[in-house]
Amino acid sequence: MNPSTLRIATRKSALALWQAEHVAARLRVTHPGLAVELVPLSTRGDEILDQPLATIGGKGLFLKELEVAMLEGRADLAVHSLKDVPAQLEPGFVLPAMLPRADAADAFVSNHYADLAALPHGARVGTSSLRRQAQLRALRPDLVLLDLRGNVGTRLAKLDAGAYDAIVLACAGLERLDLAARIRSRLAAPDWLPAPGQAAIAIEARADQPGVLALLAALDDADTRLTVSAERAMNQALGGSCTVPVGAWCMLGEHGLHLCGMVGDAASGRLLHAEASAPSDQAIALGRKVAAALLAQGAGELLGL
Ligand SMILES: NCc1[nH]cc(CCC(=O)O)c1CC(=O)O
Repeated sequence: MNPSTLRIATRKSALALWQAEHVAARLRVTHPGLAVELVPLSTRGDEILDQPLATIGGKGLFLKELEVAMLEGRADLAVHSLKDVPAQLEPGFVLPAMLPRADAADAFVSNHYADLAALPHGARVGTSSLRRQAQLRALRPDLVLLDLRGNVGTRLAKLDAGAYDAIVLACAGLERLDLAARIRSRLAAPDWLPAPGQAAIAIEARADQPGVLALLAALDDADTRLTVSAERAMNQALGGSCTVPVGAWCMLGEHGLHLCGMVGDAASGRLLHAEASAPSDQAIALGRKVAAALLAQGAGELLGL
């Protein structure tokens, strides 16, 4: 029997609520007559803001409370930023839909400087992402990199208060929150790589709920699933940890998939790059191939493998 109501578990940040509302609206349009409700929840990842994510347990912290709500029958699905979803899902859960991807680039945000090159020697840049730190270090070894956590609004407020000369955020998050005017320049592939899955919204649900899965599958975007599958397969083959700087960007063109991958070291700014192409039915193999090329260059040492 198909459910008549779907309850969406979501975090309470403005970005998470926007994404959950977006999915709710898409579900209502796709399935007229279906009732869709939001179940906003607080997660440990949102509550512990004074430490880098890497040291408090990683990305899974943003999912756990939402998964518990699904297991206890308080919600039918959860909406996530795919880049916050670990390469390996908890057993019993699947991602039945990935929505069309937005701009996957990062954004250079500053009140005084137009881009990275315009920053004066020794400028202070805020980001707690090891991937962003490693790429900043590689391009500009002179910068002072400072931790910066919290939701998008909090990070912008800290920039505006003068704690940083610039910060780096995802373009997708700023666009969704109507803050695209804050983007001074884009940090984009192939010179700068986003996180695996960045700018894609993923829907998570219990594998044992076929009625729910059938309703959600209607929102799946096949091209997004292909490209992010290659990125996530690469990440998983490199250990899948978020405590290491890994970047990935996969494009789908007429001739199939092309994946660029990066592993870096935040302290030294050393970056390793690899890329490869494959037919579009070989996304997972492509991800593993680029991971193998990175490991052959010595990525294992940077990753602590
Ligand atoms: N780390 C938090 C997070 N998770 C997803 C996004 C942006 C939206 C997306 O990538 O889909 C952000 C904010 C940011 O990195 O600036």
